[in-house]
Amino acid sequence: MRTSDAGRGPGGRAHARELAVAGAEATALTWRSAPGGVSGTFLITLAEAAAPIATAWLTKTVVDRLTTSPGPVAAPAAALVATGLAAAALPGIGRYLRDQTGRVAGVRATDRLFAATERQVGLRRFEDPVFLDRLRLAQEATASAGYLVDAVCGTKRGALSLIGFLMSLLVISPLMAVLVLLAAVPALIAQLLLSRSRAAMEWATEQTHRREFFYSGLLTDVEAATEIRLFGIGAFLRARMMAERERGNAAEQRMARRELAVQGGLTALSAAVAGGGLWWAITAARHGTLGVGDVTMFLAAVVGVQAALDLLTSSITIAHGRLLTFTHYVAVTRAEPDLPSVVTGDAPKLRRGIEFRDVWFRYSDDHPWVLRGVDLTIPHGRAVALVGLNGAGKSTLVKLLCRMYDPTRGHILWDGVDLRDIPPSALRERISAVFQDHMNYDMTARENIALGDIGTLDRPDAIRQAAARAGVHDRLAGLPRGYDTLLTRMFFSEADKEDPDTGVVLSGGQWQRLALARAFVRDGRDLMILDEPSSGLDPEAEHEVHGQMRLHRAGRTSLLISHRLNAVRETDLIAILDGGRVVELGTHETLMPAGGHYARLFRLQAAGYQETQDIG
Ligand SMILES: Nc1ncnc2c1ncn2[C@@H]1O[C@H](COP(=O)(O)OP(=O)(O)OP(=O)(O)O)[C@@H](O)[C@H]1O
Repeated sequence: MRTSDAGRGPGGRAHARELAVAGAEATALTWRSAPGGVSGTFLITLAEAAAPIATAWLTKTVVDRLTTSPGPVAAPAAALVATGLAAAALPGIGRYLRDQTGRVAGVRATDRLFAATERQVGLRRFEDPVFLDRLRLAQEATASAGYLVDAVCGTKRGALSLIGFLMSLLVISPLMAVLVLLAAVPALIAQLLLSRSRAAMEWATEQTHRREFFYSGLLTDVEAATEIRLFGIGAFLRARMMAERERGNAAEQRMARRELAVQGGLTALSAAVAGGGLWWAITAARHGTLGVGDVTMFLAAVVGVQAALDLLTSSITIAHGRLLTFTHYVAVTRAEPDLPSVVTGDAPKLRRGIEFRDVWFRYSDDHPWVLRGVDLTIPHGRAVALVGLNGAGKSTLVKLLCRMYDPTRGHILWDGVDLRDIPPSALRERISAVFQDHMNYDMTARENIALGDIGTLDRPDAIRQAAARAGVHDRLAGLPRGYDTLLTRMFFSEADKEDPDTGVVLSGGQWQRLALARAFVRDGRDLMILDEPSSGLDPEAEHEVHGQMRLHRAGRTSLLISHRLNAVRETDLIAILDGGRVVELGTHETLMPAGGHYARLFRLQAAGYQETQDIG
């Protein structure tokens, strides 16, 4: 599903227009972040470019006055010393300014990038591998955004030095000036082509790198460690990781060989020009056509031109490479939101209910239909349960209800208003949820709960109450630092490592209770979604938590998804999802005698318990 590479040429190559836009954006970003740093850097660059040319001319003057045209040398010698001092000090100051500018611009770029990803209110972009590749490259680009100034300054310095020395050469030998210039043009073109190929190669190997990171992440992930060890699949995963690395390396090596061949040729060309020039200058001096000062000037000019060319080509290459990476930043920050959304307005308070009206959904055109015309009403103030086999589409329906995606066809109405006409943030404000794949945050217990409603971070009572409802208060209160205990051992220094007070690890069921508490702390919302809220709990905890949930949802609107039909039977309305549609709807009392899917599933589950009882 590669959907977001529109506007890219074959191999993901950027067009000139994209580069121009990226250049303009990077310049504007850097300028707005650090106008003083940018101005200072430009001035220092000018001075740095002028220094070697001034040195060459001053040296020629001193040498001439000492040999062929005697005259006072104190002033040019003093100027030479001053220029030398400036030339020594300028690079350090320039580097400091460039680094500072780079850091400030990097902060701004990072903030803008993450703000832009937040504008993607649904999930589609995060399931699009092209978008994910771009996001990773865009993150890299934030680090180098400000340093584009560095490369631009290098280009400017190289160009100014080149012009300065070429003019100097022109005075001594127009032919040599032209020759040196002609040698520069192919070097520049070759470097630019190389930089383009490198960017295309990096784009092409992005997937390889992502797979390699995936395997290396697995091999170092504490949650994966148990299975990896038990199944003995470490070597297998390592082999896969290494295969991806080798694939990436092979592409890198091919590129490096091309660079070596081209750069070798270019170096030979510049050595030939420098050697030829040297030969000519010595011969001319022997015949008296050039003075000693002219020869020193000539030598300085040839070396200076070569150095300027090197700087120019490498700076252009770096600038080009950074611009190419920055095109991904521009693409991500300017990406259209994945869901067309109204931005202002409120979700109406739920008074009547939520209605799924002939809702069809598939994850993309390439995927099969998951929902095929769902009609379902969740009446206000009622507890509705959704039952279905694995893969029936229950969690998908919940995601549509939270507007992580829009239905492919049909409508979901919130008190009669289409979800598409409600800003997603306003809709989500009205919903609380425990998701099947809930998060475990490597933060404190308090933060883990308060993330459900960030306003409760400083309201210990609200946190405690939610934890108590989820049956986890005693456990959290008994932790070494109570609710302020970190629920991870990830962030410890070597010194704290042995201290059990610094962080604890919870069990799966305890984490699930925390997720419940996170949903409970979001009190007073119009709708509570509970997607498999008790799958990891022991029977006693499950009983207790279901009792709490029953209390919590009394008179409130809720949607419960559970394979535990014992919990489902107590809800006001049970909907059975099968084949992408609601095939049965009723209460436990009406569905059981109907003898359909629900009755069959319920009897199957009850029979399991019955057998166990018989054995006991
Ligand atoms: N992000 C996704 N992209 C593509 N297909 C998906 C995605 N998420 C789910 N599916 C597919 O949609 C179908 C329904 O999945 P869903 O998770 O909604 O089922 P479920 O009823 O909640 O199942 P379970 O009881 O196992 O939790 C499955 O066939 C699944 O493979």
